[in-house]
Amino acid sequence: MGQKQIEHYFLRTSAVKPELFRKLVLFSVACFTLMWLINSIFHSLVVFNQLSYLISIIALASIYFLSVNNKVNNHTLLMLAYTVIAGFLISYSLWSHTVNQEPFLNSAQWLGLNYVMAYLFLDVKKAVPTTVIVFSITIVGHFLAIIANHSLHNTLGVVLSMGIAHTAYIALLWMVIKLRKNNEEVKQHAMTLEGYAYVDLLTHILNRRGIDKVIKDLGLNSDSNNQNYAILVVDIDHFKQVNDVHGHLIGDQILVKIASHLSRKVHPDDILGRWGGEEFIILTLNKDREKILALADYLRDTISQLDTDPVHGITASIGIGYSHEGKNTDEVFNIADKHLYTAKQIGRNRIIDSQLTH
Ligand SMILES: Nc1nc2c(ncn2[C@@H]2O[C@H](COP(=O)(O)OP(=O)(O)OP(=O)(O)O)[C@@H](O)[C@H]2O)c(=O)[nH]1
Repeated sequence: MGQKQIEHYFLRTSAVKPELFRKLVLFSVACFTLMWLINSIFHSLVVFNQLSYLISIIALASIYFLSVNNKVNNHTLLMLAYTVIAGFLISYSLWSHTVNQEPFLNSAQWLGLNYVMAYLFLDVKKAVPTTVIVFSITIVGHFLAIIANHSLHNTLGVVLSMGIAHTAYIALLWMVIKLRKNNEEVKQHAMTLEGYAYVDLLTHILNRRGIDKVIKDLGLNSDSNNQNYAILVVDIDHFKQVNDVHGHLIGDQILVKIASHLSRKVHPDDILGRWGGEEFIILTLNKDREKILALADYLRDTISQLDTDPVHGITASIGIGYSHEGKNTDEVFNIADKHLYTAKQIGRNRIIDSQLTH
């Protein structure tokens, strides 16, 4: 993944899937209802409370139903839910500061949630402007609410400390996002490097280590494995002669050509790699012997027809080992290699397995 893709991924991916989002909305509805109940039991509910709780609960319940019915996309619903909750917290704090005489009230302590929610639930691209807007409304709103009943000196004292606290919230949350992004870049970089270690630089197919890794990942190398597979060892005939006559560069071009031919012809689920030198390996899964022989013969035949100008008459020999013939992939590979040796001994450009001996 490149830098641009990583940024795209992080700036566009919302962390909240629809299912989790609905649970969060229900949780918010429960919280608002609980606050409403507590306030009605322990405090006398003033008009603002009665209205704000009711509006928030109705709005969140509507968002929940819109989400269930898939009428509006998840990003818009997230933004709406955020607006309801942030709107409630800001207006509640502003209202408290307007009607009460205390310059700093409990309601203001919840305002930090607005920034946490923005970075948790919105895309980073939306969270950044949202926090700037929320911050501006909060600071300017509280300044106006407090100045109405207090001196400029007292108002500035409250609003400035609120501004510093909120800036700290935003800065810390931004750092968390940055760290997450850096972590992901390091991980991607390590994965790219690891990927290089498994790929043959000349032919761009798996190298020996890559083949070993895939075999291990598929659990094929264990003695207890009972998957049906076959190993084909494909070796170009008289390749030394190609190098000696035409030079290593031409030899390299032929290796690349044959590798790309094989990668086009083998099934995407099969494992193709360069075992070393002019030897390729194909590990093919869940095919009966008939199909495997047909594949091997097709590959042998089409390799001999490849345009490898200026070299003519390139052929390959193939040895095959089947999973039931050995306890593990090493044993099956040795059987395929033994059959390849026989194919070379008896004239090359042919396929040998335990039943085809000539
Ligand atoms: N151009 C090129 N040649 C390579 C590469 N790796 C191995 N070889 C050559 O492949 C040739 C293999 O030669 P041998 O093992 O004698 O096999 P062969 O000539 O193909 O003969 P048979 O396999 O018996 O048909 C050697 O000359 C190696 O130098 C490579 O990456 N590029």
